[in-house]
Amino acid sequence: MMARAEITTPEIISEESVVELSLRPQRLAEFIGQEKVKGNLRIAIAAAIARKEPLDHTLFHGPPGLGKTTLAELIARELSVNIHTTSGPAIEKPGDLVGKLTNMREGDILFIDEIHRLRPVIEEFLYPAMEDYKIDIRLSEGPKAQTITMPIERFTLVGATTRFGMLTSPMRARFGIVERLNYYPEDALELIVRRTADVLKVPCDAGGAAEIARRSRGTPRIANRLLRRVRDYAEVEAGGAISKEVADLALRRLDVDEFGLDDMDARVLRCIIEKFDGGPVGISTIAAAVGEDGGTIEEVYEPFLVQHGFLQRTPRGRMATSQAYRHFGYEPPAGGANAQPNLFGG
Ligand SMILES: Nc1ncnc2c1ncn2[C@@H]1O[C@H](COP(=O)(O)OP(=O)(O)OP(=O)(O)O)[C@@H](O)[C@H]1O
Ligand SMILES: [Mg+2]
Repeated sequence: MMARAEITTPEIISEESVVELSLRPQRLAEFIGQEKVKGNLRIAIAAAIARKEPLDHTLFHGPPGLGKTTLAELIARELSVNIHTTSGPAIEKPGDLVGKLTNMREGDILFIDEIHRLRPVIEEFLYPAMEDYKIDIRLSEGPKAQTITMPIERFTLVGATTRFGMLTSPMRARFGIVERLNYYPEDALELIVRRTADVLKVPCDAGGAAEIARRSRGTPRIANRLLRRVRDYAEVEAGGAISKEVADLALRRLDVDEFGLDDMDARVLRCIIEKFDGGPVGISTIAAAVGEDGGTIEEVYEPFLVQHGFLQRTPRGRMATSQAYRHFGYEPPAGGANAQPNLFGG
Protein backbone atom coordinates (compact mmCIF):
# COMPACT_ATOMS: atom_id res chain seq x y z
CA MET A 1 0.00 0.00 0.00
CA MET A 2 1.39 3.40 -0.96
CA ALA A 3 2.11 5.38 2.15
CA ARG A 4 0.85 8.57 0.55
CA ALA A 5 -2.52 7.19 -0.46
CA GLU A 6 -4.91 8.01 2.26
CA ILE A 7 -7.90 5.71 2.46
CA THR A 8 -10.70 7.20 4.47
CA THR A 9 -13.50 4.87 3.55
CA PRO A 10 -13.94 2.26 6.23
CA GLU A 11 -13.42 -0.91 4.29
CA ILE A 12 -13.68 -4.48 5.28
CA ILE A 13 -10.21 -5.87 4.65
CA SER A 14 -10.91 -9.19 3.04
CA GLU A 15 -8.45 -11.53 1.40
CA GLU A 16 -9.83 -10.27 -1.87
CA SER A 17 -9.23 -6.60 -1.17
CA VAL A 18 -5.68 -7.22 0.00
CA VAL A 19 -4.88 -9.27 -3.07
CA GLU A 20 -6.62 -6.72 -5.27
CA LEU A 21 -4.31 -3.99 -4.07
CA SER A 22 -1.22 -6.01 -4.85
CA LEU A 23 -2.58 -6.98 -8.26
CA ARG A 24 -3.24 -3.45 -9.40
CA PRO A 25 -1.08 -2.37 -12.31
CA GLN A 26 1.47 0.27 -11.29
CA ARG A 27 1.72 2.17 -14.57
CA LEU A 28 -0.81 3.13 -17.19
CA ALA A 29 1.17 1.07 -19.73
CA GLU A 30 0.57 -2.06 -17.59
CA PHE A 31 -3.16 -1.48 -17.63
CA ILE A 32 -4.48 -3.97 -20.18
CA GLY A 33 -7.28 -3.15 -22.63
CA GLN A 34 -9.61 -0.10 -22.71
CA GLU A 35 -7.33 1.31 -25.41
CA LYS A 36 -9.52 4.30 -26.20
CA VAL A 37 -9.79 5.34 -22.57
CA LYS A 38 -6.05 4.88 -22.04
CA GLY A 39 -5.24 6.85 -25.19
CA ASN A 40 -7.41 9.77 -24.13
CA LEU A 41 -5.93 9.75 -20.65
CA ARG A 42 -2.40 9.60 -21.91
CA ILE A 43 -2.94 12.75 -23.97
CA ALA A 44 -4.74 14.62 -21.21
CA ILE A 45 -2.02 13.70 -18.70
CA ALA A 46 0.82 14.71 -21.02
CA ALA A 47 -0.89 18.02 -21.79
CA ALA A 48 -1.50 18.77 -18.10
CA ILE A 49 2.13 18.01 -17.26
CA ALA A 50 3.42 20.16 -20.13
CA ARG A 51 1.22 23.10 -19.08
CA LYS A 52 2.00 22.53 -15.41
CA GLU A 53 -1.71 22.57 -14.74
CA PRO A 54 -3.89 20.16 -12.83
CA LEU A 55 -5.68 17.54 -14.92
CA ASP A 56 -9.29 18.36 -15.74
CA HIS A 57 -11.87 16.82 -13.41
CA THR A 58 -12.32 13.24 -14.58
CA LEU A 59 -15.24 10.84 -14.31
CA PHE A 60 -15.11 7.08 -14.86
CA HIS A 61 -18.30 5.15 -15.18
CA GLY A 62 -19.20 1.56 -15.99
CA PRO A 63 -20.01 -1.78 -14.37
CA PRO A 64 -18.17 -2.97 -11.23
CA GLY A 65 -14.71 -4.50 -11.38
CA LEU A 66 -13.61 -3.03 -14.72
CA GLY A 67 -10.82 -0.84 -13.36
CA LYS A 68 -12.22 2.57 -12.34
CA THR A 69 -10.39 2.71 -9.01
CA THR A 70 -7.26 1.31 -10.62
CA LEU A 71 -7.28 4.07 -13.25
CA ALA A 72 -7.74 6.78 -10.61
CA GLU A 73 -4.64 5.50 -8.82
CA LEU A 74 -2.69 5.18 -12.05
CA ILE A 75 -3.45 8.78 -12.99
CA ALA A 76 -2.07 9.95 -9.65
CA ARG A 77 1.12 7.99 -10.27
CA GLU A 78 1.54 9.24 -13.79
CA LEU A 79 1.09 12.82 -12.58
CA SER A 80 3.24 12.23 -9.48
CA VAL A 81 0.60 13.71 -7.20
CA ASN A 82 -1.10 12.56 -4.03
CA ILE A 83 -4.46 10.85 -4.15
CA HIS A 84 -6.98 11.31 -1.35
CA THR A 85 -9.69 8.69 -1.45
CA THR A 86 -13.22 8.81 -0.16
CA SER A 87 -16.68 7.77 -1.32
CA GLY A 88 -20.11 9.29 -1.77
CA PRO A 89 -21.80 7.54 1.16
CA ALA A 90 -18.86 8.27 3.49
CA ILE A 91 -19.29 12.04 3.27
CA GLU A 92 -22.07 13.12 5.60
CA LYS A 93 -21.59 16.86 5.75
CA PRO A 94 -19.52 19.51 3.94
CA GLY A 95 -17.28 19.69 7.00
CA ASP A 96 -16.08 16.15 6.24
CA LEU A 97 -14.43 17.49 3.09
CA VAL A 98 -13.04 20.78 4.40
CA GLY A 99 -9.94 19.24 5.95
CA LYS A 100 -9.15 17.23 2.84
CA LEU A 101 -9.70 20.08 0.42
CA THR A 102 -7.67 22.59 2.41
CA ASN A 103 -4.80 20.14 2.87
CA MET A 104 -4.45 19.30 -0.77
CA ARG A 105 -1.47 20.48 -2.73
CA GLU A 106 -1.72 21.88 -6.23
CA GLY A 107 -2.58 19.14 -8.71
CA ASP A 108 -3.51 16.55 -6.08
CA ILE A 109 -6.39 14.19 -6.75
CA LEU A 110 -9.51 13.85 -4.69
CA PHE A 111 -11.00 10.50 -5.64
CA ILE A 112 -14.68 10.07 -4.84
CA ASP A 113 -15.94 6.55 -5.40
CA GLU A 114 -19.69 5.96 -5.81
CA ILE A 115 -20.02 9.63 -6.59
CA HIS A 116 -23.70 9.19 -7.54
CA ARG A 117 -24.38 8.71 -3.84
CA LEU A 118 -23.27 12.18 -2.75
CA ARG A 119 -25.91 14.07 -0.85
CA PRO A 120 -27.22 17.22 -2.56
CA VAL A 121 -25.65 19.55 0.04
CA ILE A 122 -22.28 17.96 -0.62
CA GLU A 123 -22.69 18.36 -4.34
CA GLU A 124 -23.49 22.03 -3.93
CA PHE A 125 -20.50 22.45 -1.68
CA LEU A 126 -18.29 20.85 -4.33
CA TYR A 127 -19.43 22.95 -7.30
CA PRO A 128 -17.45 26.13 -6.43
CA ALA A 129 -14.53 23.95 -5.34
CA MET A 130 -14.46 22.29 -8.74
CA GLU A 131 -15.08 25.42 -10.76
CA ASP A 132 -13.32 28.24 -8.97
CA TYR A 133 -11.22 26.39 -6.38
CA LYS A 134 -13.13 28.04 -3.55
CA ILE A 135 -15.13 26.61 -0.70
CA ASP A 136 -17.79 28.21 1.44
CA ILE A 137 -17.45 27.47 5.11
CA ARG A 138 -20.37 28.12 7.45
CA LEU A 139 -19.24 29.55 10.74
CA SER A 140 -22.43 28.83 12.64
CA GLU A 141 -25.76 27.09 12.32
CA GLY A 142 -29.15 28.54 11.49
CA PRO A 143 -30.69 30.74 8.79
CA LYS A 144 -28.51 33.77 9.47
CA ALA A 145 -25.34 31.75 9.63
CA GLN A 146 -22.23 33.51 8.49
CA THR A 147 -20.15 31.92 5.80
CA ILE A 148 -16.66 32.67 4.70
CA THR A 149 -15.19 31.80 1.34
CA MET A 150 -11.80 30.18 1.34
CA PRO A 151 -9.49 29.58 -1.59
CA ILE A 152 -8.07 26.09 -2.06
CA GLU A 153 -5.30 24.76 -4.28
CA ARG A 154 -6.18 23.81 -7.82
CA PHE A 155 -6.92 20.11 -7.59
CA THR A 156 -8.42 17.37 -9.72
CA LEU A 157 -11.57 15.61 -8.74
CA VAL A 158 -11.75 12.06 -10.03
CA GLY A 159 -15.16 10.46 -9.66
CA ALA A 160 -16.19 6.86 -10.23
CA THR A 161 -19.68 5.45 -10.54
CA THR A 162 -21.45 2.31 -11.63
CA ARG A 163 -24.63 4.38 -12.03
CA PHE A 164 -23.97 7.19 -14.48
CA GLY A 165 -27.72 7.68 -14.89
CA MET A 166 -28.05 8.64 -11.24
CA LEU A 167 -25.51 11.44 -11.40
CA THR A 168 -27.15 14.87 -11.46
CA SER A 169 -26.64 16.85 -14.64
CA PRO A 170 -24.92 19.83 -12.96
CA MET A 171 -22.42 17.36 -11.53
CA ARG A 172 -21.86 15.65 -14.87
CA ALA A 173 -21.35 19.00 -16.56
CA ARG A 174 -18.42 19.83 -14.29
CA PHE A 175 -16.25 16.97 -15.49
CA GLY A 176 -13.95 17.83 -18.38
CA ILE A 177 -13.07 14.19 -19.03
CA VAL A 178 -15.77 11.54 -18.97
CA GLU A 179 -14.84 7.97 -19.83
CA ARG A 180 -16.96 4.88 -19.91
CA LEU A 181 -15.30 1.54 -19.21
CA ASN A 182 -16.66 -1.40 -21.15
CA TYR A 183 -16.53 -5.14 -20.64
CA TYR A 184 -13.22 -6.63 -21.74
CA PRO A 185 -12.97 -8.95 -24.71
CA GLU A 186 -11.65 -12.44 -23.98
CA ASP A 187 -8.18 -11.82 -25.40
CA ALA A 188 -7.65 -8.85 -23.06
CA LEU A 189 -8.89 -10.88 -20.09
CA GLU A 190 -6.53 -13.66 -21.06
CA LEU A 191 -3.62 -11.21 -20.84
CA ILE A 192 -4.89 -10.00 -17.47
CA VAL A 193 -5.07 -13.58 -16.18
CA ARG A 194 -1.53 -14.28 -17.38
CA ARG A 195 -0.25 -11.09 -15.80
CA THR A 196 -1.91 -11.94 -12.48
CA ALA A 197 -0.57 -15.48 -12.67
CA ASP A 198 2.92 -14.02 -13.03
CA VAL A 199 2.39 -11.76 -10.04
CA LEU A 200 1.10 -14.72 -7.98
CA LYS A 201 3.91 -16.90 -9.36
CA VAL A 202 1.59 -19.65 -10.50
CA PRO A 203 2.37 -21.39 -13.80
CA CYS A 204 -0.55 -20.90 -16.17
CA ASP A 205 -0.45 -21.67 -19.88
CA ALA A 206 -2.40 -19.96 -22.67
CA GLY A 207 -5.13 -22.60 -22.63
CA GLY A 208 -5.62 -22.26 -18.89
CA ALA A 209 -5.76 -18.48 -19.10
CA ALA A 210 -8.24 -18.64 -21.99
CA GLU A 211 -10.53 -20.98 -20.06
CA ILE A 212 -10.59 -18.64 -17.06
CA ALA A 213 -11.02 -15.56 -19.29
CA ARG A 214 -14.00 -17.11 -21.06
CA ARG A 215 -15.90 -17.50 -17.80
CA SER A 216 -15.07 -14.12 -16.29
CA ARG A 217 -18.07 -12.13 -17.46
CA GLY A 218 -15.84 -9.62 -19.24
CA THR A 219 -14.58 -8.44 -15.85
CA PRO A 220 -10.96 -8.34 -14.61
CA ARG A 221 -11.98 -8.59 -10.95
CA ILE A 222 -13.85 -11.84 -11.67
CA ALA A 223 -10.94 -13.14 -13.80
CA ASN A 224 -8.54 -12.56 -10.91
CA ARG A 225 -10.91 -14.17 -8.44
CA LEU A 226 -11.40 -17.27 -10.59
CA LEU A 227 -7.66 -17.53 -11.12
CA ARG A 228 -7.12 -17.64 -7.37
CA ARG A 229 -9.68 -20.41 -6.94
CA VAL A 230 -8.22 -22.38 -9.83
CA ARG A 231 -4.78 -21.93 -8.32
CA ASP A 232 -6.02 -23.52 -5.08
CA TYR A 233 -7.31 -26.48 -7.01
CA ALA A 234 -4.16 -26.76 -9.11
CA GLU A 235 -1.95 -26.71 -6.03
CA VAL A 236 -3.94 -29.29 -4.11
CA GLU A 237 -5.05 -31.62 -6.90
CA ALA A 238 -2.95 -31.08 -10.00
CA GLY A 239 0.68 -30.45 -9.17
CA GLY A 240 0.45 -26.67 -9.18
CA ALA A 241 0.26 -25.70 -12.86
CA ILE A 242 -2.85 -24.35 -14.59
CA SER A 243 -3.70 -25.81 -17.98
CA LYS A 244 -6.98 -25.71 -19.89
CA GLU A 245 -7.94 -29.07 -18.44
CA VAL A 246 -7.11 -28.11 -14.86
CA ALA A 247 -8.96 -24.79 -15.19
CA ASP A 248 -11.99 -26.51 -16.66
CA LEU A 249 -12.13 -29.14 -13.91
CA ALA A 250 -11.68 -26.55 -11.18
CA LEU A 251 -14.30 -24.19 -12.55
CA ARG A 252 -16.82 -26.97 -12.98
CA ARG A 253 -16.28 -28.05 -9.43
CA LEU A 254 -16.95 -24.51 -8.33
CA ASP A 255 -20.14 -24.41 -10.39
CA VAL A 256 -18.94 -21.41 -12.33
CA ASP A 257 -21.34 -20.73 -15.14
CA GLU A 258 -20.12 -21.56 -18.63
CA PHE A 259 -20.44 -17.92 -19.70
CA GLY A 260 -19.61 -16.43 -16.33
CA LEU A 261 -23.20 -15.36 -15.67
CA ASP A 262 -23.65 -14.40 -12.05
CA ASP A 263 -26.54 -14.97 -9.71
CA MET A 264 -28.46 -11.80 -10.61
CA ASP A 265 -27.94 -12.39 -14.36
CA ALA A 266 -29.46 -15.82 -13.95
CA ARG A 267 -32.36 -14.52 -11.87
CA VAL A 268 -33.22 -11.86 -14.42
CA LEU A 269 -33.15 -14.29 -17.34
CA ARG A 270 -34.99 -17.06 -15.53
CA CYS A 271 -37.62 -14.60 -14.38
CA ILE A 272 -38.29 -13.44 -17.96
CA ILE A 273 -38.45 -17.02 -19.22
CA GLU A 274 -40.34 -18.61 -16.34
CA LYS A 275 -42.69 -15.86 -15.23
CA PHE A 276 -43.22 -13.84 -18.38
CA ASP A 277 -43.04 -16.40 -21.17
CA GLY A 278 -39.80 -14.93 -22.44
CA GLY A 279 -41.12 -11.37 -22.62
CA PRO A 280 -41.41 -8.70 -23.73
CA VAL A 281 -41.62 -7.40 -20.20
CA GLY A 282 -40.80 -3.98 -18.76
CA ILE A 283 -37.72 -3.34 -16.68
CA SER A 284 -39.70 -2.25 -13.62
CA THR A 285 -41.71 -5.46 -13.68
CA ILE A 286 -38.52 -7.51 -13.86
CA ALA A 287 -37.02 -5.40 -11.08
CA ALA A 288 -39.97 -6.05 -8.78
CA ALA A 289 -39.91 -9.77 -9.56
CA VAL A 290 -36.21 -10.24 -8.80
CA GLY A 291 -36.04 -7.74 -5.95
CA GLU A 292 -33.40 -5.44 -7.43
CA ASP A 293 -33.50 -1.78 -8.32
CA GLY A 294 -34.56 -1.17 -11.95
CA GLY A 295 -31.77 1.31 -12.64
CA THR A 296 -29.18 -1.13 -11.36
CA ILE A 297 -30.51 -3.86 -13.63
CA GLU A 298 -30.41 -1.44 -16.55
CA GLU A 299 -26.92 -0.10 -15.92
CA VAL A 300 -25.11 -2.94 -14.17
CA TYR A 301 -26.57 -6.24 -15.40
CA GLU A 302 -28.35 -5.66 -18.67
CA PRO A 303 -25.42 -4.36 -20.78
CA PHE A 304 -23.52 -7.63 -20.38
CA LEU A 305 -26.59 -9.76 -21.12
CA VAL A 306 -27.43 -7.74 -24.22
CA GLN A 307 -23.84 -7.69 -25.45
CA HIS A 308 -23.60 -11.46 -25.13
CA GLY A 309 -26.87 -12.28 -26.78
CA PHE A 310 -28.94 -13.37 -23.77
CA LEU A 311 -31.31 -10.46 -23.68
CA GLN A 312 -32.90 -8.26 -26.25
CA ARG A 313 -34.26 -4.77 -25.75
CA THR A 314 -37.37 -3.99 -27.72
CA PRO A 315 -39.67 -0.97 -27.49
CA ARG A 316 -42.19 -3.19 -25.70
CA GLY A 317 -39.74 -4.48 -23.12
CA ARG A 318 -37.01 -7.04 -22.59
CA MET A 319 -37.06 -10.46 -24.21
CA ALA A 320 -35.05 -13.58 -23.45
CA THR A 321 -33.21 -14.88 -26.54
CA SER A 322 -33.12 -18.48 -27.70
CA GLN A 323 -29.59 -18.65 -26.36
CA ALA A 324 -30.93 -17.74 -22.91
CA TYR A 325 -33.57 -20.46 -23.14
CA ARG A 326 -31.01 -23.08 -24.10
CA HIS A 327 -28.55 -21.95 -21.45
CA PHE A 328 -31.06 -22.74 -18.73
CA GLY A 329 -32.05 -26.01 -20.34
CA TYR A 330 -35.29 -24.85 -21.94
CA GLU A 331 -36.44 -25.39 -25.49
CA PRO A 332 -36.84 -21.97 -27.14
CA PRO A 333 -40.51 -21.48 -28.13
CA ALA A 334 -41.12 -22.22 -31.80
CA GLY A 335 -41.39 -18.93 -33.65
CA GLY A 336 -41.20 -17.31 -30.23
CA ALA A 337 -38.00 -16.06 -28.65
CA ASN A 338 -36.77 -13.46 -31.11
CA ALA A 339 -38.02 -15.17 -34.20
CA GLN A 340 -38.81 -11.68 -35.41
CA PRO A 341 -36.76 -9.28 -33.32
CA ASN A 342 -36.11 -6.85 -36.14
CA LEU A 343 -39.77 -6.14 -36.54
CA PHE A 344 -39.39 -3.98 -33.44
CA GLY A 345 -36.05 -2.57 -34.47
CA GLY A 346 -34.42 -4.62 -31.70
N1 LIG B 1 -7.12 -3.38 -17.27
C1 LIG B 1 -6.71 -4.06 -16.22
N2 LIG B 1 -5.54 -4.72 -16.23
C2 LIG B 1 -5.15 -5.44 -15.17
N3 LIG B 1 -5.87 -5.57 -14.03
C3 LIG B 1 -7.04 -4.92 -13.96
C4 LIG B 1 -7.50 -4.13 -15.04
N4 LIG B 1 -8.68 -3.59 -14.69
C5 LIG B 1 -8.94 -4.03 -13.46
N5 LIG B 1 -7.96 -4.83 -13.01
C6 LIG B 1 -7.95 -5.52 -11.72
O1 LIG B 1 -9.29 -5.84 -11.37
C7 LIG B 1 -9.56 -5.52 -10.02
C8 LIG B 1 -10.77 -4.61 -9.93
O2 LIG B 1 -10.47 -3.33 -10.48
P1 LIG B 1 -11.01 -1.98 -9.80
O3 LIG B 1 -11.07 -2.14 -8.33
O4 LIG B 1 -10.20 -0.87 -10.34
O5 LIG B 1 -12.46 -1.93 -10.41
P2 LIG B 1 -13.62 -0.83 -10.22
O6 LIG B 1 -14.09 -0.48 -11.60
O7 LIG B 1 -13.13 0.27 -9.36
O8 LIG B 1 -14.76 -1.64 -9.49
P3 LIG B 1 -15.95 -1.09 -8.52
O9 LIG B 1 -16.95 -0.41 -9.41
O10 LIG B 1 -16.51 -2.35 -7.92
O11 LIG B 1 -15.31 -0.17 -7.53
C9 LIG B 1 -8.28 -4.96 -9.46
O12 LIG B 1 -7.61 -5.96 -8.72
C10 LIG B 1 -7.44 -4.59 -10.65
O13 LIG B 1 -6.10 -4.81 -10.42
MG1 LIG C 1 -13.66 0.78 -7.40
